[in-house]
Amino acid sequence: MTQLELARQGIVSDKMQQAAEAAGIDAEILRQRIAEGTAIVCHNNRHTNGLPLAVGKGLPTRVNANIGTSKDDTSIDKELEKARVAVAAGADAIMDLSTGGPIDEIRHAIIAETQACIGSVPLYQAACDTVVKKGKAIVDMSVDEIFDGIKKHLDDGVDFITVHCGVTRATVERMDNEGRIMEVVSRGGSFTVAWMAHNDAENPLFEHYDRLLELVKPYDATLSLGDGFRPGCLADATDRAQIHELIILGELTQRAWDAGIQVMIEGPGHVPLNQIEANIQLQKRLCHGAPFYVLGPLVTDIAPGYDHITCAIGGAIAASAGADFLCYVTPSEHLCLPNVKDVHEGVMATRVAAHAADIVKGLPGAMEKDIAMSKARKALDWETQYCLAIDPELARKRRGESGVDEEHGACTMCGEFCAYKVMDERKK
Ligand SMILES: C[C@H]1O[C@@H](n2cnc3c(N)ncnc32)[C@H](O)[C@@H]1O
Ligand SMILES: Cc1ncc(COP(=O)(O)O)c(N)n1
Ligand code: MET
Ligand code: SF4
Ligand SMILES: [Zn+2]
Repeated sequence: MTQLELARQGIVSDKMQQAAEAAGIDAEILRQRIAEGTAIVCHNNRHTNGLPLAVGKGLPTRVNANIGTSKDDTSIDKELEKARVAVAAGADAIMDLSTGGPIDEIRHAIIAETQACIGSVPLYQAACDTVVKKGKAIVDMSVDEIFDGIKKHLDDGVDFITVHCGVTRATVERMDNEGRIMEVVSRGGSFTVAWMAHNDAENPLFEHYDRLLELVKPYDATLSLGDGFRPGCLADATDRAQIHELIILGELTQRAWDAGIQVMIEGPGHVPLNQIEANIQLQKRLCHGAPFYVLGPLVTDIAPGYDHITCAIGGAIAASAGADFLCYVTPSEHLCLPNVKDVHEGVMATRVAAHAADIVKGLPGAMEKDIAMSKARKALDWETQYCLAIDPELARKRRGESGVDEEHGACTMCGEFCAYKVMDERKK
């Protein structure tokens, strides 16, 4: 039985127990939410060294880091370092989005490296193999090659797979009719649209969705229903193609649930700040409360180099409105492949957003951390401040570099005119 089927029968599995303990939530409550689909316990049966991750209602806002090679940068060592840095920085999940070099080896190495939850987009490798190994074009992939590619990732223990099942003839037509500045910016979405046009066929992952469900079931992996029509710029946000795809993803969610398979929904993208809450509400309503996994959202298009910030602003709004899982964006977004430093900064920025939202969500223990920090700050207790900091190493380093390190001394911002010290004098 899958986790969803067990949960529906009232059984709290070992995985649920383990994931609930790690999340600090009651296992029975988690079970109920898994049963109703509003939470998932993300874990592939084949992922022997991996820990199950609970995502969704009542759980901490989760953070994913995307890593992986591209044609221009294929070093396994660098990707392993990114995986280490992402986890050390506090990422809950890692997606391997490799499209260059020895893709199988890289995925195996990343999976072996960490116990974190692992995601992938199997279609990327199916497309790369068709181009690089077979010397054909992406659009020449056969349907069996697409499904075999998915099976290979599941065999390796990937916990959640992005599948762009909502890219259909009808959604493409809607997009073309309305018109868009950026059209499709999703990589998997673009492969699928191009494949459909060339083969004059429906998306196989939509047409043969039952085959996909059957394939995934023995692994008990999570389907992350991809957003091929996520807006790639503010002007395209919340348009008819995006919402049409979301309606289809809602239908596919129910079909997956009927088959006993857990689901989350991928979401935008580039969205103006004042449309974010509506996007979350639409997803929650149309997908019957399935966990929402958003990329950003990025709240402006004009800040390349700072997109970890545009992402964190949107992520904080999205998660406080109910998004469950934030995919980071790094300072390299729209410019180049992220390096190790980008990965660190991306995870930290998104963790700040996630924590800010957890306070709004009323997550037990979230606000308490801020209160503890404030007390330590008022007491000029630096060691405690470092411990409580989202990035303890950075906090310690910056104060250290300023040349003062007296245990209960002020910092160089105000020095002897430290407001906390001035207020202490009043008491004396
Ligand atoms: C959908 C998201 O995936 C990211 N993305 C795509 N490929 C990679 C990669 N190799 N490494 C890191 N991020 C990647 C994009 O930057 C986008 O934000
Ligand atoms: C939150 C989120 N959304 C989408 C994708 C897939 O990327 P793409 O759609 O570009 O293939 C992803 N990895 N994460
Ligand atoms: C396909 S990688 C580029 C993704 C793009 N920045 C987006 O908005 O989703
Ligand atoms: S410009 Fe760069 S990040 Fe954007 S879709 Fe093209 S290759 Fe990907
Ligand atoms: Zn973008």
